[in-house]
Amino acid sequence: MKLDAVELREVALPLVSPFRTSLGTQTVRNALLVRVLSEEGEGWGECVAEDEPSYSPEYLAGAADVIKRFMIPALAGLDLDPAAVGPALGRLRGHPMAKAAVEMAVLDCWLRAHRTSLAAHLGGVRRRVRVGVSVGIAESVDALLTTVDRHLSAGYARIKLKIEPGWDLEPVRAVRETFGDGVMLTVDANTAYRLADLRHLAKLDAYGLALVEQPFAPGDLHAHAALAARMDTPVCLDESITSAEDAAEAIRRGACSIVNIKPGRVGGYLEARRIHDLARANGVPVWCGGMLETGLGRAANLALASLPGFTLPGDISATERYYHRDITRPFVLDGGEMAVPDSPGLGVLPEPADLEAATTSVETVRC
Ligand SMILES: O=C(O)CCC(=O)N[C@@H](C(=O)O)c1ccccc1
Repeated sequence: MKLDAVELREVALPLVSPFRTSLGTQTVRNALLVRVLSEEGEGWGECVAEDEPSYSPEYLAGAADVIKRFMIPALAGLDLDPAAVGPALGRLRGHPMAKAAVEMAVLDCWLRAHRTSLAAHLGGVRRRVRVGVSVGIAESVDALLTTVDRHLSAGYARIKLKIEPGWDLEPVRAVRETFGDGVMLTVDANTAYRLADLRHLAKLDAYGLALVEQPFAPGDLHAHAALAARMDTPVCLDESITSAEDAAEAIRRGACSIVNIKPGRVGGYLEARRIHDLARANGVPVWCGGMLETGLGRAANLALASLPGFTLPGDISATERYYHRDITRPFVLDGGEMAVPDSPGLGVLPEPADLEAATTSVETVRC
């Protein structure tokens, strides 16, 4: 499959409410969409880089630049199938979210032409997946409890609470005491703590959490292993894992016993599957993380979450949790689960009117 052109489109989706994490507060999701055009048809990819390099070193404008100046020329003229994209971009260092978006678009185009769903191509075994919801840092414990109550009433299978120094033990205790032991509860620190906080974090053991996610800096496997040795609650890594090699090293060092897999963070859905396979071979459960994706990324994440090793609910919320209006049809929650798209490719396309309404810039690069 040869590329004729690649369209880079930025869209802006206002959030239904501010989303506060230890990294900052977000009120709009600006996303970079990649559309590849070939003789076989078109394919869509989504780059999950944030506006600024806060979650990881990538940022939206930089991703658009590296795709335009280096990735598209590296793929032009090649006879591509999805497995060829990674190697063709291999000499370009870093930029996993940009690489993931390009590979995702080629995957979608190729799979549509071959009448195969992404879930089938990846090896999915489920038609529906249990999903959780991420709850930001709130103005008060009361406000937090109101939000958690709403999400539990909606049927989410797991509640993830964002924590940071000064907002951790008290809100977690309040949620556990208010909603009881039956709720699957996790916390996510987004690297906000230091090794000196270890004794304090170990107190989270009192609340029966399913996992503690990424308390320390991405490169600090030692601190995560030290915490894992001190806590009964499993340690889960997110930002630390950017490849299958990272996952193997983190598991070998006892730095995690659960992995949050985000396709953008690791360079694409095919690397995500490699991490899934490696984790499964080591008896390590995985789940699919979220980056406030549009319906394109949401659909692809549901396909990934249908693989056998994805045994924990992921951050694949219903569209309404983040957006009044998306660029695709809305994804809805049904009894704590969501249906895995089973039509060719991603199984979803942007709705032209919604896409137009959200578009802030479009650029087409001829190959
Ligand atoms: O549900 C979602 O899509 C978001 C889930 C979520 O909490 N994402 C967090 C994370 O660190 O996992 C995040 C996303 C974007 C930016 C910062 C943090």
